[in-house]
Amino acid sequence: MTIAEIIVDVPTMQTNLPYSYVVPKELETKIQPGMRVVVPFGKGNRKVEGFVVKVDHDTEKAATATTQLKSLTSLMDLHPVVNTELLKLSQWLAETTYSFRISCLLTMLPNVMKAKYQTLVVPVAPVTDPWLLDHFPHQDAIPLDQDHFSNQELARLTELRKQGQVQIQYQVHNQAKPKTELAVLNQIQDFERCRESIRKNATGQLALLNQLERHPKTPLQQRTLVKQTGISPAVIKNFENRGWITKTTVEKYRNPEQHPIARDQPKRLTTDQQHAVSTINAAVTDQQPTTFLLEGVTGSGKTEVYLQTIQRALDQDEQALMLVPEIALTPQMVTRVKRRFGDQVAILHSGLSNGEKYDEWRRINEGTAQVVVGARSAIFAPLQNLGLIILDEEHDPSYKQSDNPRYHTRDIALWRAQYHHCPVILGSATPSLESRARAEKDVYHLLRLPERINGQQLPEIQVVDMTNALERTGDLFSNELLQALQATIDRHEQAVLLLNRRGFSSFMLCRDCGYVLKCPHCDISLTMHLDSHTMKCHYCGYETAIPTECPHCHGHHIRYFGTGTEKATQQLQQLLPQTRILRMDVDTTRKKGAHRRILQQFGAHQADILLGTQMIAKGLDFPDVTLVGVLNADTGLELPDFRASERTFDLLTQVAGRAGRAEKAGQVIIQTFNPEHYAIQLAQRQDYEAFFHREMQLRHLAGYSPYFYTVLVTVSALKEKEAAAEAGRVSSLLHDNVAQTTEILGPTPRPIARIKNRYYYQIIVKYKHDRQLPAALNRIQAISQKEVRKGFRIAIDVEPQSFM
Ligand SMILES: Nc1ncnc2c1ncn2[C@@H]1O[C@H](COP(=O)(O)OP(=O)(O)OP(=O)(O)O)[C@@H](O)[C@H]1O
Ligand SMILES: [Zn+2]
Ligand SMILES: [Zn+2]
Repeated sequence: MTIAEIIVDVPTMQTNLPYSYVVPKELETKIQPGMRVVVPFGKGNRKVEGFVVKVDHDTEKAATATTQLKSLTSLMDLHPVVNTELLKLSQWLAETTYSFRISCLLTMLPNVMKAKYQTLVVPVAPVTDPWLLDHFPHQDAIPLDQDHFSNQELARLTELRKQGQVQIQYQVHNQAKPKTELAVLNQIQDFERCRESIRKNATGQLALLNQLERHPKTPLQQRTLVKQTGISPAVIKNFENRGWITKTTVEKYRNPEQHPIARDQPKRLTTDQQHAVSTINAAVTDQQPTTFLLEGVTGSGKTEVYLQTIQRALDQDEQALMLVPEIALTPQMVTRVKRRFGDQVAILHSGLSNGEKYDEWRRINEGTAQVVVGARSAIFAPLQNLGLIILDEEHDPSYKQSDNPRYHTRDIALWRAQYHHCPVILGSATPSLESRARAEKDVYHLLRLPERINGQQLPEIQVVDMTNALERTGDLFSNELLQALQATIDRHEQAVLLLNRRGFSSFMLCRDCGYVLKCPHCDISLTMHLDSHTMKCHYCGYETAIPTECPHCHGHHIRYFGTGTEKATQQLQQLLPQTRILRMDVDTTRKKGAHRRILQQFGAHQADILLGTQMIAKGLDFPDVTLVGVLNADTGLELPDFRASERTFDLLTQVAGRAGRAEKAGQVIIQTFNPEHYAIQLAQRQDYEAFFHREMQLRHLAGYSPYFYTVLVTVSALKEKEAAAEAGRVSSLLHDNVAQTTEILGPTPRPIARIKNRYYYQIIVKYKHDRQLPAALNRIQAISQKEVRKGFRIAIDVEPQSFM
């Protein structure tokens, strides 16, 4: 008898223990770990989905035990969708992030493969198998489920899939179907006889006949026939009526990068680059899972190091995975990789439609793509033979997933590197303190690129004290910055301006009664957006009309405070009327392709100034940008987070690095109310090493990462009192079960205490060594399941990247 162990997908009864099911006889030799199945679950034998994690053939279980086991109902896949490596990874991920294995497994799959999508079986033309001909008389797609196929038939389909006679497609209900093309399939046996029956001057018909004769067994795309050989649709119709062809469809890959990209050659490396490349390449060749920290100042040519080490992996028939933060996944970066590696590259990012993502995923799964470039979730790309993993901008907080499973991409990269025996490159101009500290202890191998390419100087940075500047101009733009902007434009060069807040004004205050307009669902004031004429909540998306009077006292003395990108653009336009300004923030890049368009316009000099939020700080490489201005360096410093200084230093360094990257020298102006702050002063000197040592001392004194580990436990409920009480219970459970030396801070209300009508309390656990902690957190995880039914949500976040 064959038993399958299955992780079931039942949201309210999650457990990390698999359930055992008997495998029906017909499927015994077909079922494999990593396939999804349908099983009966619970008292009502409700049908639920699950993942096979293990298959035991010939189990000698006692008859009494097995008679109590239920039988699984059917297969949802004809082949594993999660491979052996990723199955193993899911287990480790569940354990280390205190999440449920089912959510780990689901996280690894592209969206289209998740439950609400229908799986279809499609025969691959030309169909020869008699059984297939019988079951798919019209050669169309049939849903892969129990209504359509018995288990015996499912078993047969797994075989046919292996032989390439059927394919699997995923269809989104009520959404775009998988992209297919109309095609025609030849049915003619005797071409000579057909040719005789065609009039000699019917050139279209003869042309089609020739095409068919040349490709008697492959479906021909109708569009290509019409476009390239000039065969009219009427001719095709005619052939169909005579029974010479049948209509069919062929699936086509949706290619997100349409235009062809010219290839380039590897660059001649500088001495520092050469050292880095040969050190890393040695590890690629020797299959050493070494972690390299590539600390290179902005514009030092880190990307070229990535490209040449990827090449080494490809040379030995291995694959490479390159991760970039979502907002750094700019068209510029994608183009650079495609230029070097062409069609071998697959791109995964949130700008793609689900269908496009699935196509890219499939190219990876089938081994067509050798290089994968993607944002966070691409770390799960099912590459089978990894030779190198790269995390660019490794310090970026977006590498941490904020939902279950709350993993850090870096940890997964290191795990996969061990599995594949391949090196990892962590690259950054401003490495995270954690990584830099590990390099200090030789856990990571430090490689430095201390100079810019061609010996270019880092740009000169000037700090403008806005407490004085304000008195002079009373505005968002200091005279220094305005003059520098004017000069840049006069020289026909370009400027980039950073303002880390979108919208127009950040809050509305009534001067009569002091009322501040807040989101009704969150503890946060609403931001005015002039382009949509609304007040928006940046946390839950709530929108309401811009009030003309105070909703509280009905007074008319309303004032708006705080400046966002929208207002800054408007003001700047008034100050420099002739200037062409492009704004780039979440609001202007919402539409597909907008991001690319804005950058293209800027690159083509259709604008003088690019003003935007932090999305402009990363990865941009425009030779004519000689001025960078930071309008408000302080927004990040005020956050209640021990990483506030690090984040500010990183952002300033990154954005400053956009200036003067080519021949022309760059200039940077940072406006701040805290000119004495060490993060700002050291960013001015662009001295990462000094910042690292200074910040390490402070972290040591305060007992924070990397000296201590932290776990954040958050409890929420609809009523504030209940959230507080539950947080209290969780906190005492922790107190009673962790090591003496472990510190437990809180519970305290979260800095933004209410979001989407839920009240949040948080507990911070700080420790150095604590063997008991995992068991305590496991208990909390188990409890969280029961508490959900009472309306509580408990989240465990290991090494949190945000405390908001
Ligand atoms: N060896 C080389 N010879 C000539 N040009 C190079 C070389 N290496 C890199 N470059 C060019 O130098 C510029 C800066 O390199 P790159 O963008 O890779 O730096 P980076 O370290 O990734 O920068 P950042 O971290 O600021 O994004 C690019 O235009 C790149 O094409
Ligand atoms: Zn009022
Ligand atoms: Zn809200």
